[in-house]
Amino acid sequence: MSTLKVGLIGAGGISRVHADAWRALGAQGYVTSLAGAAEIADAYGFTLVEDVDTLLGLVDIVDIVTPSSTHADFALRAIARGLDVICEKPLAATAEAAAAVARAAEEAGVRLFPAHVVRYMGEYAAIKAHVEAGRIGTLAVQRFSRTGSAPQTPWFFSESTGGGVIRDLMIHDIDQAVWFAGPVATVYAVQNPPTIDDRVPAPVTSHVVLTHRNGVISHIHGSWGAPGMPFRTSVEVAGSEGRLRYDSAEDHTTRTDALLLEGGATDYLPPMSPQESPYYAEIADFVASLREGRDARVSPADGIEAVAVAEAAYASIAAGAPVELAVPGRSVAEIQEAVR
Ligand SMILES: NC(=O)C1=CN([C@@H]2O[C@H](COP(=O)(O)OP(=O)(O)OC[C@H]3O[C@@H](n4cnc5c(N)ncnc54)[C@H](OP(=O)(O)O)[C@@H]3O)[C@@H](O)[C@H]2O)C=CC1
Ligand SMILES: O=C1CO[C@H](CO)[C@@H](O)[C@@H]1O
Repeated sequence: MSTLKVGLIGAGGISRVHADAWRALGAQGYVTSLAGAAEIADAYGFTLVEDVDTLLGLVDIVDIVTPSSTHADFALRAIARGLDVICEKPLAATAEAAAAVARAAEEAGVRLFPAHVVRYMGEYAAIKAHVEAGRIGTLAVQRFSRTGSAPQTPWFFSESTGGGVIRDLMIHDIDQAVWFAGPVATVYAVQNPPTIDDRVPAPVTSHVVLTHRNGVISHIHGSWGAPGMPFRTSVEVAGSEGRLRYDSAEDHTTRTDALLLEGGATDYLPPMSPQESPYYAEIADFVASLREGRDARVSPADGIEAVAVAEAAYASIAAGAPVELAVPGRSVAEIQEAVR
């Protein structure tokens, strides 16, 4: 099997985590960024490349790990060169831009993988499997929470740079809500005023309520308002015959608790063993899907729908009322049609 050549665009916090995974997969790495890529090149044995165009000429796969407003442009440039693309969430800053990227990838015959890593965290995958196996009967309502410190770089706080707590952080749980319960019908969101925490120049906390087309209701809470604290996550799904609950013990990449299943008879599922990095698992799934010519766990349509729900949440905040999701359905064709 020939050695994979992967190019990282971006050399910030998450780039190191991706670089670890690529190294573990035996890939030959290249990296470029505005200024800080030398450190990653040194630390991971990647080749430092001076600009994006040069990088695009050297690799087979592009891994986009830059501020979110730049994702679509870099993805389109890579797709135009016939390269497969993995792109950090959100796939783009708007659903329209995300759909344009998916359309371009389809037309060019290349693969596009939106990196929704939470689908590769064992606790969430286990909950989905139990729900699908009917262990809680018919799913009725779900609750997600994700709270921790505010990020370090300023672009995260501005909607104009693809940031904002909903689009950047809560999109993880928006994607889980859709993964568990299917397409969204309506979105209602509130968020605190930007002045509530003067350490962060933006609203730090939001609550989003989704109704799904099948009648399930999702409550999603997210916050950057826990200074100095690692992220904690929590999820509970309840159905006609029981409920499942998970509360992270340390951070959202570590599973040390048992998943609690309560039904007719209270039952603890076996504790989940520490797992390999979900970031490794997602990148390995993408690479295997390319090699085996199969679908990966996350599709371009999933990436578009998550962005569309986040966008609708901001529209709901502006309107002070629930809004209907402008991107119905989950097939790429259906979503693309709706955002055209
Ligand atoms: N799935 C997950 O768990 C996580 C996902 N993310 C996502 O990953 C992405 C990156 O986040 P993060 O690493 O924390 O961000 P950072 O702000 O830490 O890093 C951004 C990087 O992008 C580079 N960059 C910015 N603009 C350009 C440009 N025009 N051309 C080339 N490089 C550029 C910066 O370069 P330089 O350093 O040279 O200025 C920097 O290396 C975001 O989309 C975020 O939402 C982030 C954290 C966790
Ligand atoms: O999970 C995460 C941790 O926080 C970061 C800052 O909000 C997010 O970008 C990231 O997706």
